[in-house]
Amino acid sequence: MEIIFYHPTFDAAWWIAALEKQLPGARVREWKSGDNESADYALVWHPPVEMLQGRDLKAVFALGAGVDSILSKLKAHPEMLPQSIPLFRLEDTGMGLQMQEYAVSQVLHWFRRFDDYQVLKQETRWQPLDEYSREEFTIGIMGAGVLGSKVAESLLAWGFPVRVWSRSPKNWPNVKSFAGSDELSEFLRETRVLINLLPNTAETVGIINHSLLEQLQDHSYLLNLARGVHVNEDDLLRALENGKLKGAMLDVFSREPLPVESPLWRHPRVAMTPHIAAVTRPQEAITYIGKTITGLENGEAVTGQVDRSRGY
Ligand SMILES: NC(=O)C1=CN([C@@H]2O[C@H](COP(=O)(O)OP(=O)(O)OC[C@H]3O[C@@H](n4cnc5c(N)ncnc54)[C@H](OP(=O)(O)O)[C@@H]3O)[C@@H](O)[C@H]2O)C=CC1
Ligand SMILES: O=CC(=O)O
Repeated sequence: MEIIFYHPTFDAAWWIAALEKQLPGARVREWKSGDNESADYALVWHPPVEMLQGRDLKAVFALGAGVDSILSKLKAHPEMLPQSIPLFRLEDTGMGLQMQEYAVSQVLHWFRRFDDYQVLKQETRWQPLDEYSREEFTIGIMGAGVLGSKVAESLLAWGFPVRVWSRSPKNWPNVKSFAGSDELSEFLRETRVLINLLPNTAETVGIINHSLLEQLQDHSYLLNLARGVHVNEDDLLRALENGKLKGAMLDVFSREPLPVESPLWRHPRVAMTPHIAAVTRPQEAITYIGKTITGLENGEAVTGQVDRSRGY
């Protein structure tokens, strides 16, 4: 079995050795421009069109959870990956726990008013503030998939009221489920902390805009863990100014790296990280890919295939 590997920043030598250990008998090579030799599987992140097009692959594996960069390239170059070749993505493989850590720590930061205490500290003021109650701290998670469900589980364990919004309804204990555009307003109405874990698709681009933010509770918070294109950044700044949003924590941006001239860098109530909310954990990813390739070779049912018609 021949496997080609391409990632713009990962240590290819390490991945090749680990994959060959996971799949004894497989020959793995780093793909380089001009390599047209045959291959059965491709493992990729932001792949050049030339790497994939014209190949008779059994499957392609994205080395991350989101496949938006591959699908958007496919729009311009449909020949890159015919429909007959299945595309897989990483399902959790250690990202769920990272998202839980990120979301729980930030929600607790807001809930315990550490943002307000930081301001008081800068003013050298010793002043206990009123506590927030969990009842007024409803968490609304947009996207109830692999990662959204993990985040919901962890915030429930901390005693917060949790609601989710997705395409199809969920029947999860103690979680209010809302589905589709008809139920979005109802989902937003009681949401105090909005957490975004949607995929980037034609339906979700720009979804967190003025009209959506206006439907949240006053003095709400936004935690964007999914993609920058989901948020209209001008509308976000406006919501911070008009009091609709008290704070925002952003891991992803419409342009990355975020340009130095962006006002988000300097806004006192915006915190940010450089797209590290959940990174690919190499060994977990290799275990999943190895198991899935073995399953495909044996004709068994596998999970993680992207539905290209839905875009995720
Ligand atoms: N910042 C970071 O470091 C990282 C960011 N991500 C981002 O997180 C995203 C989510 O990952 P993951 O949980 O694995 O994805 P999933 O595909 O498992 O879940 C997607 C969820 O979004 C819902 N959804 C999709 N389209 C719509 C829509 N139009 N309206 C309402 N709901 C919709 C789906 O609904 P349904 O359940 O009905 O299908 C599903 O619940 C990734 O696509 C990626 O962009 C991922 C990893 C790291
Ligand atoms: O943003 C990262 C991913 O895995 O998707």
